Amino acid sequence: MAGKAHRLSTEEREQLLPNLRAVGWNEVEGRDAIFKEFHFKDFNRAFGFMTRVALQAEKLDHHPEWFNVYNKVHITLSTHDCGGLSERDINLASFIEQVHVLQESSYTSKSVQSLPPSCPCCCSLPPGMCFLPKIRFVTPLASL
Ligand SMILES: C[C@H](O)[C@H](O)[C@H]1CNC2=NC(N)=NC(=O)C2=N1
Repeated sequence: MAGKAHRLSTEEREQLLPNLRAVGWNEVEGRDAIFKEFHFKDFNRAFGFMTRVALQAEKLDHHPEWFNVYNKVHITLSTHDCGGLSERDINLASFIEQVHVLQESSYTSKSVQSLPPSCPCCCSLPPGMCFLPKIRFVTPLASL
């Protein structure tokens, strides 16, 4: 991972956290971290999701703290190197959202292509869903 991680400033938090809250990420009480609980149809889908996230986490050298039981995946993101939330957590959360949207939409009749025209960056998310101010990873999900 290039550069040293720094804890997000108040301004950065004001800019970035509302977008994360809007898609279900919440700040953890008593710790500078964010948390989200994902529910899947079954274990296969939960573990497929975790595998996709794990491969990218390893590439980024930034790893989630997580818990899985059957179809539930709980994820906590924080940067140990700086003792709190950094841009690395925002990037990983954004990637996790992309995996979730793309994986789950692939199981419904509503394919990703039929969603509204996507964000102009590389992420293919519907407008307003992308909260990466600077795109750090450009790996197309299809190549994972
Ligand atoms: C040595 C290695 O680069 C570091 O320990 C990386 C690995 N993965 C990491 N993951 C997380 N969540 N925070 C870190 O600070 C971190 N640091």
